[in-house]
This record gives sequence, structure tokens and C-alpha cells, in this order.
Amino acid sequence: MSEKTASILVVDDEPDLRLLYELTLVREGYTVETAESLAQARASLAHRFDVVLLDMRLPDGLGIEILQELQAAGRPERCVVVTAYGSAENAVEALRAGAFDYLSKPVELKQLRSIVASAVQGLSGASAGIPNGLPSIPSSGPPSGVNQTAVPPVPLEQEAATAPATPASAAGGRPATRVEAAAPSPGQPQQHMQPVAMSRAGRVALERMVGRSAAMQAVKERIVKVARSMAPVHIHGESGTGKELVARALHANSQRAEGPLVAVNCGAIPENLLEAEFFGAKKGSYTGATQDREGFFQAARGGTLFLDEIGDLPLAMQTKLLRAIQERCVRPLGSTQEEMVDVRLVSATHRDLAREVAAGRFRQDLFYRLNVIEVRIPPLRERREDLPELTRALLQRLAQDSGMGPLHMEPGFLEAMASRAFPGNVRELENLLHRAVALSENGWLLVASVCDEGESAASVARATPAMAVTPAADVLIPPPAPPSAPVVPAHALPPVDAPVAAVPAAPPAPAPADGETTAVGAAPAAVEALPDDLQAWLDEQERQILIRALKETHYNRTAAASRLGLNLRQIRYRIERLNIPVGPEERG
Ligand SMILES: Nc1ncnc2c1ncn2[C@@H]1O[C@H](COP(=O)(O)OP(=O)(O)OP(=O)(O)O)[C@@H](O)[C@H]1O
Repeated sequence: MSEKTASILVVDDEPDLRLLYELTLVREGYTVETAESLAQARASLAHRFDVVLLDMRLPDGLGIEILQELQAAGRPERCVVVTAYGSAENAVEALRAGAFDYLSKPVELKQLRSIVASAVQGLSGASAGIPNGLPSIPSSGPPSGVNQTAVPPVPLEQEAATAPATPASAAGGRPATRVEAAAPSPGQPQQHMQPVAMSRAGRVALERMVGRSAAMQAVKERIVKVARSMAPVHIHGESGTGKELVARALHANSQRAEGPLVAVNCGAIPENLLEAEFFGAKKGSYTGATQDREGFFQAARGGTLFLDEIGDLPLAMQTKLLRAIQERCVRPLGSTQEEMVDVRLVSATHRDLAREVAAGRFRQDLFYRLNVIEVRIPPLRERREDLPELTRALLQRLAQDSGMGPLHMEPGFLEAMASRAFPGNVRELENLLHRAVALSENGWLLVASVCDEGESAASVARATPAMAVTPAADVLIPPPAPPSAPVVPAHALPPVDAPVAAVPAAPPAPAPADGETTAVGAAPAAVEALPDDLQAWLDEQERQILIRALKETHYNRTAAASRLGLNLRQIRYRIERLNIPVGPEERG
């Protein structure tokens, strides 16, 4: 069944407009019903529709009430709201309330067709007239609340870290724009108008955002929730927090995922080229324009246009961008023709745009249009618990990219990382790890390479067993000891009931005397008895931690693996290797 058999409810009190919309949409092949008031719309909505075209002003109330009621009832209809000409407030309010998109009066039929086509995109058949036990909306009165439909849980698999990395974007070295190929189409056909299952591309994009802190989990849930409408999203976060990753995840989880994602660094384009770059240019329109060329808006047609560092746009260009957003069309430089645009806008900045507005450097009306939905990414200092996992994942990526063998962390390496403030967030962490890899010796990442000038390696290095990152999986495994790495005395084995640490804890080595420093890689000045058999000692550490995790999770291996940052396959392998009894075979 084609998408054109989708069903549309047109709600408008003006008979001429109702008829015009109806005829236009019927001609497009849709099944159309009409209603002239909120009351009639509520009655019609006893059945399910695919799209509801809602006029804002109706004799018995505001169209947005229907939108809110559908949202509150968790209904799947996508609402396109028709707002009065130039009413940015109404449009923004409707989008925030969950409208799929909006149209401004006077409605251009071309635009109506395009937006409805976009709203029904991916559908496989009509649903009108199916009394299928949908949650009903109240026959009158305001909604009891906003949509509380649960966001699908975001699976965070260990394999996330092995996903191919997005290109590292070194400051200053970034190209101004990138257009990306369409994402692979989801393997499963979509269920008609049911909450759409997360596609593989969508899941992978979320998994690339490493971090399971509550703060990051909230960011991911918000992405999933807001990805599917056309509402502009503004991403705010300090430099290096992963704004581009969020933009990619929004695109990959949107229904435009099969369209292009055009990422533009607004700060990297010379001012005199901005207009041509954004809107395209006709041959001969400026020196060097030897042929017609598309702009970002045309290149992103049917997809997402990501405007990074939007705060860097000069005021004159802000005005032109605002017009393009309001009118939904652009005019290429040197052309007399306007072209309709069909993009979803995502913008980002590390600046406080509200403050920029107050200072007169950013247009308030543009800010209002772009900031319909905000996604804030917390800085790394507000989610320090993500640091070990981020370190492992980034090292994994570095090891893969550089084709190096396994990388081992010198004792104290993670602690040295943890002692830093990271004002440059994940990018700074990434750069630091780059440096550590470049300075590594025989695959050993040295504490000294991540210490600040003058900081003693020994001041951060605690006597902890070393760890290795293998390129094959996100696994920390105890590697063979470095030639002179400090070791933990056998008597320091953590008791089974001791708190579990990612790295088996051991008492710190005795502090060196004043002024005494310990050379990196050299044994601390005073180290207690060495174990006779390092591998056996390390195995015992691992064994006890696994037993404890299993006990605490009632021998549920999946839960135990998750507690330890392993996947099921990895924990099974370790349980088997260390011959740990787990009771009845099928536990966990
Ligand atoms: N949660 C994360 N998981 C894995 N990698 C991350 C994460 N956050 C950021 N990164 C990595 O850190 C680097 C910086 O991220 P990104 O470019 O998205 O930051 P940004 O906020 O856009 O920075 P800027 O404001 O400077 O443009 C990238 O290489 C990105 O892959």
C-alpha cells in the first residue's frame, strides 16, 4: 500500500479553506475527512488518522488543544498546525507542544503537499476508520498533562566503543561543511504509525556517545524523544562536549535519517561567501562562480542541516537565515527564482546565546526560531563518572585508528586522568590520550605523559595493577607487567565484600620522602613483597571481583557483566577461564 493512502483529518472552520485543503490532499491520493470545530474534531478522532491538519483558531477553542490532547493520550497522529501569518509565537508554541510541523497562512499548496508528504513519510497504509482500541482523547476540556509516553530504553552495549569513529575534529582544522551519505535503511519495515522502533543507525549514533552517567542518559533520552519532529533543535554545550555527536544522533534517529546530514561550521566560512554557501549561487553571480552551485540548504534537502557555531554568524547573515527559516525558501545568489527548502534545522554553539542576544550580537527572533527545543550537554566535570569508560573507548578508537597493538595503562594512569579538570571536555581528553599514545613506550601509556608540567608522576600514580586496552573489544585485561611497574603485595587482596572498583584497589605505595620523585616506569622507592607469580595474583584479583559482582547480582551474569563494564560474552569467557562456579548453568 502506498503512503498516499494515508488518512488526513483537516480541521478548519472556514468552509472554503477546508474544501481547498481537502481537494488538494485528495488529489494527492490521501483519504481525507474534515471537521469545522474542536468538538467535531474530537468526535472524528474516535478513529485513528495518520496526520491531523489543525487550524489554530476555531470557534470553540484553539487547535493546539487537540494537539495537546493527542499528545497526552499518547496517540500516534502527527499534527501539522496552521498558524496566522508571521506568528512566530504560535509556531514555536505548537512545535514545543509536539506538533510535527507548522504552516503559516496564507498556506501555499505546494508547501502543504510537501509538509503532509513529509509527515506521512515511511508509512505503509491507511489507518482511518480503524477503531483499534486507541487511547481516546477527552470529548472536551484541557488535557490532564503532557505526553508521558516512555522513551524507548537506549541500549548501551559495549560494542559501542568499537563503532567507527566520527572524524576527529581538531580545533581550527575542521572543514566548513560536510555532506554525508544517507544512513543505511533500517532492516525492518516500519509498523504503520506505531511508535517507530529505533533503527540500527539511530542506535549506533547514540552508542557513539559514550557515557552512562545519569546526565548523559538524560541527553540520550531527550534526543530520542525530540528527534522525530521537524522542530528546530538548539544544542548547547561547552566546547568539546560532543555537540556534533548529538546532532548526528538526532539526525540518525529522525525520520530524515535516510536523507543527507549537512554539517556546517558557521565560524569557518569567510563572510563574503556566506550567502552563496548557504543559499547557492548562479553561474557568474560572483567572481569565480563558473557554474551554478547548490548551497547548504539545497544539499540538505530532505535531511538535516546542522549549523555548528551558529553564534559566529554575522548579524547580516542572521537576517538572511531568519528569512529562509520563516519563508521556507531561499534565493540563490544571482537568481530571480526562490526555491523551497525542506530541511530540519539543528544548531549548536558553545556560547550563551541568550547573553549574545542581550549584548545585541545575536538576533532575538532568530534565537527564538532556532531554540524551539534545547538539548544541553553537561560538561565533563558534571559527569566525571563517565571518565573511565570514555578513556577506554577513546583509547580503543586510537588503537584501532593507529593500527597499534594493545595499549597498556601504567599503574596510576586512570587516576592521573581523573585528577585533571578537563575544561576542554572530551576533546581535551581525546587530545591528552593522543599525546599519551604518541609518548607511549612499547605499548605502555605512561602516567608522566598525562601529568601537567612539574607534576610528579608518583603523586598521581597509585600502586594499582596495570590495564590493557585491546583493539578487538572494549575490554580491560591485565597485561603482562611492565618491566618495572609497581606491584601490589599479595596481602592486599581485596576481601570479597570490599567495594568493587573498576581497577582492583590496593593501598597506595608509601609516599616518597620530601623532594623525592619516582621516575616513570621505575618501581616506587618502597615496594612490599612481590608476588611470586604475577599472573596467578592478577587472576585471583579478577576472580574475587567477578565472584563479588555475581553474588551482588544474585548470579545474574548479564547484570554482573553490566556492573563491571563487560558484555555477556566477555564475562562468560572470564568465568570459564577462571573456573568460577556459578551454580545452575542457566543463571543470568
Ligand atoms: N560522549 C562522547 N563519547 C565519545 N566521544 C566523544 C563524546 N563527546 C565528545 N566526543 C569526542 O570528542 C571530540 C569533540 O566532540 P565534538 O566535536 O562533537 O564537540 P563539540 O561540542 O562540537 O565541540 P566544539 O564546540 O569545539 O565544536 C570528538 O572527537 C568526539 O567524537
